[in-house]
Amino acid sequence: MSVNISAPKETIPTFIQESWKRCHSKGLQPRIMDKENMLGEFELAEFQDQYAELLYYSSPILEDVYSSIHGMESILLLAAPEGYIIETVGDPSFIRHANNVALRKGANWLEESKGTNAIGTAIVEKKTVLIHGSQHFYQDNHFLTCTATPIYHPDGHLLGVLNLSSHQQDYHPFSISLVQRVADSIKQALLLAQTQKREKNLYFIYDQHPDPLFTINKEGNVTSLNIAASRAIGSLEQTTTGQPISSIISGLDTLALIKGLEQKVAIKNQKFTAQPLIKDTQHLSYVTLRLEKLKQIDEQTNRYHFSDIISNDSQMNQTISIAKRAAKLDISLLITGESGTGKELFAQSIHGVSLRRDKPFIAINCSAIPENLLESELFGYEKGAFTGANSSGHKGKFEAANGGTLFLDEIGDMPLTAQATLLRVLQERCVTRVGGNTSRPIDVRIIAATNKDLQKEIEAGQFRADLFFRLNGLTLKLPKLKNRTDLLMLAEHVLSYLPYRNESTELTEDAKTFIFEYEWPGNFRELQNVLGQAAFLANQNPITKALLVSLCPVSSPSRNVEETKEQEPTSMLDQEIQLIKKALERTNGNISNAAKQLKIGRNTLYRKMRTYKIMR
Ligand SMILES: Nc1ncnc2c1ncn2[C@@H]1O[C@H](COP(=O)(O)OP(=O)(O)OP(=O)(O)O)[C@@H](O)[C@H]1O
Repeated sequence: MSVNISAPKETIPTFIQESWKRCHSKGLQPRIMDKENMLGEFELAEFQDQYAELLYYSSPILEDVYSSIHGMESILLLAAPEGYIIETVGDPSFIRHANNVALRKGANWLEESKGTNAIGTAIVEKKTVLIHGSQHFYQDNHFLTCTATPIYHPDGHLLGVLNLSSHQQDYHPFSISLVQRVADSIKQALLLAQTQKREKNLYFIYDQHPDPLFTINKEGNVTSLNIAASRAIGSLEQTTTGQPISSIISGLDTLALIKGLEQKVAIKNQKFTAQPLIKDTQHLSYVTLRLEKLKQIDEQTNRYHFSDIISNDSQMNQTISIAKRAAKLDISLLITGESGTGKELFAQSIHGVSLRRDKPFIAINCSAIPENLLESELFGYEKGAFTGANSSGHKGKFEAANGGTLFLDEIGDMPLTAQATLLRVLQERCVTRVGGNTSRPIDVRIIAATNKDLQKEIEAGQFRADLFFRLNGLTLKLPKLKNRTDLLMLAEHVLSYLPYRNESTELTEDAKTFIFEYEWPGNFRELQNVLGQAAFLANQNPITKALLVSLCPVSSPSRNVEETKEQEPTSMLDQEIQLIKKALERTNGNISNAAKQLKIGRNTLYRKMRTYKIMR
């Protein structure tokens, strides 16, 4: 950084002369410091709120520096870009002198208010300045020697100004490098925090995105990919980064993509639309590309195989071996189990080894389709069957699955009218499109799944008993994750497949205990999600129980016990501190989310954290 310095007693440097001229032109008079531009207590608090993030990261640095210069009769000041002093640390005896000239919190030290001075002149000059003794415009300030440096964000905006002041006879040449170094540390701390926050947010959006995402550089080589992309191409990030995208996605025209054009591509026989999602428009240094699976139902293929089912649990192993045997028989199957226990995984695996494995596997989630559209989705419709219908008609899932397997997920949520039609189709082995009268023969194996107790639904009149018997050639019951004896092995397995895992990504003992104790209402899917986030947030450190607790959305008995053990707050202040700590714990230190939960502004939260010395 360039510096405007004048060794004391030298002739008056030009930048000081320029500053004096500015002061004169604004009508300031050296003997009369009449502009007391000072914030009131309340205004100062508001101002500090506005710069809470700057204060949060600079306060510990200032305290630290002060501990090594204390006793040197000086004061360190941090001013906001508007020139108001928002933080001070210094020797009490010098602070008293500084107070006499309003060198204290709340005072404005722009040149307009205080004439030529280090803070104000550094803002004008945009560089480090040293203003010594009588170089100050106002006579009252001649006893001071001050060095100030502006702190700039890389995007060019001014973050604040750091200033060191002492008696002019105590001037020391080290003040310039000291101020610059401290300012640099503050800038680095702020930028690091902002980058981490941005990366964390970006990462979550990126990695948790359900569609495959690849980021490529302008040479067309992969720089990163998300979990869905890893799964789609069947290889890990480490082996893919650096490779040309065109060698991974056949048919992809990289140049067209960079220009923003969509195109159809294929990976392992699956067809996708490739679209540029985000790009660095300024430098064209990267493009993030999203692959959206083509929706045509007859192009769906099954993805999972029995080898994808991880198990070391005797009940699960038994179910797997029954499923393998049942796969060869062409009977209907009913798979029951809570959400996320692997019902679809089983259905696809069964299809993959069945006699129908070369034919389509078509899945439909009966609860995800509006009641009035379910029949047309399943059985198709003729042209003009209803308002909004495709003018050329549409074949339904049954026809699309012809020869193969139709997976009816969440069958327990199927409306009774659709149940009646489904039963008829299964009995007659023919399907008639909605609005049509031609009956088309179909040959489909049905695998149905539900997380409901169908017996109870039958008793409640919500499910047809005759349909239940049709579907239930054999029932496969999948255990809840919590009841599985191989939970820890599953957790290790999930961790081992994370693309950003390293050797330190391991579970602490209390994290393992937590995994055993937690309910896992979302079963395997929740385990994958929680561990995926935990491994990332642990940032190459072991995964602790506290981290897992903060990521599990549902309270578990183990956590409730712990919460009740916590000490009751005894004062309003304690209560506030506890609320803040809990919000930070729940949000894993995310200031925006914690502030939202607490219904206060981010800056207020920063200020409170600083006041109560609460770490993120
Ligand atoms: N034993 C297992 N081994 C490996 N992966 C599993 C296992 N069980 C479940 N999964 C994974 O968990 C996720 C959820 O599985 P799946 O979709 O088959 O569950 P589901 O019971 O059909 O859920 P839902 O009822 O919510 O549709 C998938 O990513 C699947 O690969």
